[in-house]
Amino acid sequence: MTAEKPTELSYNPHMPLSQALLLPRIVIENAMPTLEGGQFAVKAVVGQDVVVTAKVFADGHDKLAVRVRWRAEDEDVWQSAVMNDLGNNGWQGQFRVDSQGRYLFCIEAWIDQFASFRYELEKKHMAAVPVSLELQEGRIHVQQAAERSEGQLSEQLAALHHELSGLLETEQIALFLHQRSADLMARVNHRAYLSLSPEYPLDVERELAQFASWYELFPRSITDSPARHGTFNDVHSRLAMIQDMGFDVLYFPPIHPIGLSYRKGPNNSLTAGPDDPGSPYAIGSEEGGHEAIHSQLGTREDFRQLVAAAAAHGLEIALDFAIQCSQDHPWLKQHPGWFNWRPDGTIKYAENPPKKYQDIVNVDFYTPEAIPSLWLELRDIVVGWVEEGVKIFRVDNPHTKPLPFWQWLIADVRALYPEVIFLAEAFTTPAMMARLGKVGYSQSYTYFTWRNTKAELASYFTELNESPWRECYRPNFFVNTPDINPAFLHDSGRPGFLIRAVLATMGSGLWGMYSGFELCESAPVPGKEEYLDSEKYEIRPRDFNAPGNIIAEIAQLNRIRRQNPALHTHLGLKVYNAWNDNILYFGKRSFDGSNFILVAVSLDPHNVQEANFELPLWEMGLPDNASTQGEDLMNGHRWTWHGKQQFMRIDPAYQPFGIWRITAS
Ligand SMILES: O=P(O)(O)O[C@H]1O[C@H](CO)[C@@H](O[C@H]2O[C@H](CO)[C@@H](O)[C@H](O)[C@H]2O)[C@H](O)[C@H]1O
Repeated sequence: MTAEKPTELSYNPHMPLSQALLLPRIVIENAMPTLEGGQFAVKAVVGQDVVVTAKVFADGHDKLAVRVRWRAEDEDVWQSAVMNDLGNNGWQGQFRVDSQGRYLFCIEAWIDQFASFRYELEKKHMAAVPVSLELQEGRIHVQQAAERSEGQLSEQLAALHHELSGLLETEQIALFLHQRSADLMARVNHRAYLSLSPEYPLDVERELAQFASWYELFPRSITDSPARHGTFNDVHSRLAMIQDMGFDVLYFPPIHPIGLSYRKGPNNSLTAGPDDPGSPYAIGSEEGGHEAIHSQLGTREDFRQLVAAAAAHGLEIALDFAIQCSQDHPWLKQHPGWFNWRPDGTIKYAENPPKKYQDIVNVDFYTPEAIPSLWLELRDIVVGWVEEGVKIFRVDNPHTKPLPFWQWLIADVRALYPEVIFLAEAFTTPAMMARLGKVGYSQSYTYFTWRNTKAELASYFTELNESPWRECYRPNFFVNTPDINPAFLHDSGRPGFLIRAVLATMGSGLWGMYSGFELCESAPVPGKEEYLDSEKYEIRPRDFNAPGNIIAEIAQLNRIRRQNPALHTHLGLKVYNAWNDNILYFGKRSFDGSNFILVAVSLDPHNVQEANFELPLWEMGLPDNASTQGEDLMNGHRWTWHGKQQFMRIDPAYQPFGIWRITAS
């Protein structure tokens, strides 16, 4: 197919006639999904139907033909599909992406002269207006089409023309309006006033980039005693339980050697005792840096065996990629030019205000020595772990590293390994968090952890669904992290943990928890959202069968997620009316409408709450008095709902939420 000029209707007060004549007659604007006019790729996953919409129009009343075209970037041939007229100049089409990697799509439109002719003919005929001249014009259309075509098509069109010429007027009208004529003429490659939109990029990732449940643990804590450093081999004992809870991703904080200089002690103290293991984020010692494995965790072979054993349990290992160094990292001696040294011979320690990281220093990406050797080294480190079977990276503080670096690194890694997924651990401004998505991050941490009230949650869920960033920002709702012991959980008891688990599992296709959450651990450093005796600085064995846990509920929530396509993304969520400020009630509907989940969560972990609420029958095209079937997805109970107005009562002592699947009767 020829690459005609894209539609450009930019305003130019001094445009000469010669230029105006080159402008496309048909306008194609507001194409979606796109980002910054195609500067960045929007995201999709393999198997997804990508729905494309645009406003397409031209002067006059002629009929337009509009199609969406797409191809994988490494293929030459475009495929195309019809876009349908939604009215008011809106058009919609869709196509399915079936492999990972970069795709391109665009929209093409032309004036369909034969369709316009048929439309006018039918109207005039219905109004009993004489149409002899129109019929003559129609025959000319067919004749010209035959002349423009070749082979069998040309012969068939010539035969049609011949047939028309021998018919009475009423018979001609019938034949022109017959689908046979329309189909034949549609095969003619005559596209009057063809306009093409720019080509828009689309990055297709595997489904785990959009739908996954993450479980985080510190391998060194998988031990029976704080005095014994846990190992990769110990982690094998946890795999079955993590699999049974329904997780897909098993994420480890850094597994590299830990520095001794400025090592932190318990509770973030600045002095460590001789047996304190230090923060795993203080990467690098005489043993090695980011490419090395902490010797107390095991050998490289142990790591490989763990990756394989995890895979056998349906789990993928995700590693932390934290670009920072302890003062003992080999790079300080091998590549001093990668760091900013102060006049006194020291390097400033890292910070994420107000947090101070006295045990680490940052590299500088733009020193003359760092370009390009540091960039290449970091890329090689990622690729090295990919070659060990790690295809998922949680990246520490990416917003404090240059965006061009990420744009390059992610594209470079994905060129060889399109299956690699990057999670951005960026708690910063929304624009920066979205930009990380634009430059290639598959998913991101969010503000979910700090959204607690009904108003906060409703507005946050809606924003994630409706902002222009929805095309690049996939939220991963972590309910806690080693850094975040949410205030809401400090005194909420077990119901509070269930509330947050339901909001996360039902709110987004991506959610995560850090171990201890299933045991309802919440002891804070007084007055802070930090865990007391944090595992970041100590070895913390746990009894994973401790009473009062919510393991069974987490397993059921993950089961519900897998079984219901509406829950495989954060998109498609709408908040509905429940008249009680302590109850958040929302629905999620799959794109094809076949799966509709309703979720009611009481945000009060201590008291019974009640509310009148509405079943969103209008979404299903049903009248207010329709009957529908409800199914409680936690216990399998089924019932019939009569009408739109309903009542709920939520007792946190039993279960602070309800998850229902609704179907038409
Ligand atoms: O800065 P964030 O809140 O995004 O947190 C992430 O990065 C921190 C620095 O890597 C990391 O902090 C932990 O490691 C530091 C270096 O060893 C140490 O000084 C901090 O006390 C410790 O919390 C944090 O865990 C990570 O999520």
